[in-house]
Amino acid sequence: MAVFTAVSLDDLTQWIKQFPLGRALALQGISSGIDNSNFFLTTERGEYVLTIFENLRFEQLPFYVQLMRHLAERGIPVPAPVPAENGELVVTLHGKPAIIVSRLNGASQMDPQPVHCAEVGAMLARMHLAGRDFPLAQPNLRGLDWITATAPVVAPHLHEDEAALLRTEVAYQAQFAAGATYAALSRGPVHADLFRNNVMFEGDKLTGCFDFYFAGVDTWLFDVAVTVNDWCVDLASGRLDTARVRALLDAYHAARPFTQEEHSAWQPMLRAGALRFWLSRLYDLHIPRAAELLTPHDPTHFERILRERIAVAAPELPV
Ligand SMILES: Nc1ncnc2c1ncn2[C@@H]1O[C@H](COP(=O)(O)OP(=O)(O)O)[C@@H](O)[C@H]1O
Ligand SMILES: N[C@@H](CCOP(=O)(O)O)C(=O)O
Repeated sequence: MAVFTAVSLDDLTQWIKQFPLGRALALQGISSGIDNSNFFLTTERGEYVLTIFENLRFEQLPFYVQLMRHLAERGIPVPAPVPAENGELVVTLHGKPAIIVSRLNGASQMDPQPVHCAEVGAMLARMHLAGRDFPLAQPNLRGLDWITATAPVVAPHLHEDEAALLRTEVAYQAQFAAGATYAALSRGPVHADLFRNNVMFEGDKLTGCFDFYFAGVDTWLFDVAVTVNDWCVDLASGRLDTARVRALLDAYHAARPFTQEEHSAWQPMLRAGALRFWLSRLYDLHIPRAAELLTPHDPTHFERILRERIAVAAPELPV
């Protein structure tokens, strides 16, 4: 279970009093996350999620937490942070930053069909538009700077063909990011990790998305690429499923039309999205952190996707 910091109901008896939530009635560790310690928390007021941040520093948190509040206030279905009585959204628990957010209804859709991809595409476009007037700025902390710094740390653990692919792709992305097409892409706050496991559905209707702790300011197209690489992929081969891609992109485009520069940048961005998650998975596998129990995600999945995006032209963006 990926609970890095153990918390008991007793620990919350006094602590919870700083929130207008009544008494804490039940607390259950959540096993599926890989970055933070998460708990389902039942209080006298309802159902919430308690997150203890293991890697993010206190001063980095306002961006994520204020972004969730900003988006929730604009009707995007994301967890709303619960302020403490003193107005603070982030408080200390066991010496680490912690937050309570509303619990979303529904369940992940791990076998998405075009109808689900359309819901995700429409919501992503609305989220990008709703973030335009968000006043805080923080770069994507898993962006090119992180990739460039992390690739040499991971490379010694790889077979030569993998290390060569990593080197070549980092160089390709650095060159692309230095060009005029990249500079012209629309930017703003992006989720940057909108995978199947971070979106809730009730039936075919999307009820919300969560896990904003990789969010940052980056190109909107990068966010679309990350999302397509997960929602529209054939898991066995890494190939894109055209029907799902079309559904997601058309729904996005209907709410926020793609620009000419985005058409040119689409394939490089799909590669960038694959590289980012291949590298983070390699890092988690080869340079693991202490946890009570942690199952790293499989890096070869994204290596396959990256090789596929290099070799095969993706369906084009809608015009
Ligand atoms: N606001 C929420 N509402 C409902 N479930 C949530 C919420 N936040 C997190 N979860 C549950 O907790 C799990 C882990 O959360 P996640 O944010 O993905 O963790 P991590 O940041 O550690 O990767 C999710 O898969 C989901 O089941
Ligand atoms: N989505 C990433 C890892 C981040 O985990 P999450 O549980 O916070 O989404 C991956 O699949 O590598």
